[in-house]
Amino acid sequence: MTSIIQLKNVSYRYPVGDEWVLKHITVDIKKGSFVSIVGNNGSGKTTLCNIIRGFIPHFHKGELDGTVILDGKDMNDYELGQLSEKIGYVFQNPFTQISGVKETVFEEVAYGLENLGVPVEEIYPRVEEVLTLVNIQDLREKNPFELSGGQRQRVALASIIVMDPEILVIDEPSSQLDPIGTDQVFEIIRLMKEKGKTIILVEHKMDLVAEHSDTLILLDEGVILVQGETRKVLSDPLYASANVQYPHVTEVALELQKAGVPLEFLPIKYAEIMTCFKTSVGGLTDD
Ligand SMILES: Nc1ncnc2c1ncn2[C@@H]1O[C@H](COP(=O)(O)OP(=O)(O)OP(=O)(O)O)[C@@H](O)[C@H]1O
Repeated sequence: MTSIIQLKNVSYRYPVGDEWVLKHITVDIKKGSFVSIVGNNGSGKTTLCNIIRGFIPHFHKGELDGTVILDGKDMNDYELGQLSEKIGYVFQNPFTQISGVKETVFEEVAYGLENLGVPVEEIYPRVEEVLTLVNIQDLREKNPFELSGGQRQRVALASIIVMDPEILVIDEPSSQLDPIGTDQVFEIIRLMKEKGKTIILVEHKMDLVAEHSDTLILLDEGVILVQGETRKVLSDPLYASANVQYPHVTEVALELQKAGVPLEFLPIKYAEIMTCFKTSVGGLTDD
């Protein structure tokens, strides 16, 4: 698979504070992959996202060591406009994303395309398509500031998707959402992955991470403790040492294992709970 983002020995410290908040980060993100970044509070997840999307060094100064390559070209050699076409960033807080200058959801979703100078006759069908995809057609005439947190989150996602970026960086989309809203938003993210987009997600809810991502990066105090295929990372003793959550199904299986129940493999998705015990617990089958 082709690489889309490569970080080579990247370290970063903010202008305020002496600490290097990211240390010797080397990452190779493949085109079309779904990468989740996990780690405890303050481990550097948002900072890493900001480097991946070029916000650091283009906006946030500070000291950045190492090399960041986006689609074969050094991040420093991109114009800001090129970056915003290539990478869409969905903020953790949808309030941050809403422009505040548009009076309806339709206009809000169209705003980015307008700024890019896309002709009106092209903007309309693109916005219509995305409103349907994200299932917010009914909100089109509403003021974005009258919406609930979950509705705003979907508008924020729509305003990024409409730009058709190759890479989506999404910071904790579930933080404002109830379980139904979360499922809806993850369904949209899944569709984006199916369309061939590269997804980079920060998420604390490990059930969602295990269900959706093919690659996992575990950050711990600014260093990558372990990274690779999601299942391998979750099975790695280094993951266990980091005091971060497992998916619920994995936690249950690990508890049972501690109590003496042998596992055939470590389940990471709900659908695997039956098969992981199949031969070891008599009668526990899905038929
Ligand atoms: N603008 C800033 N200036 C100075 N230090 C910062 C700034 N933003 C973050 N930091 C520091 O960088 C470190 C990493 O922060 P970051 O927000 O990247 O972590 P995180 O893993 O995303 O945390 P959380 O899960 O709480 O969102 C923390 O020690 C934080 O205090």
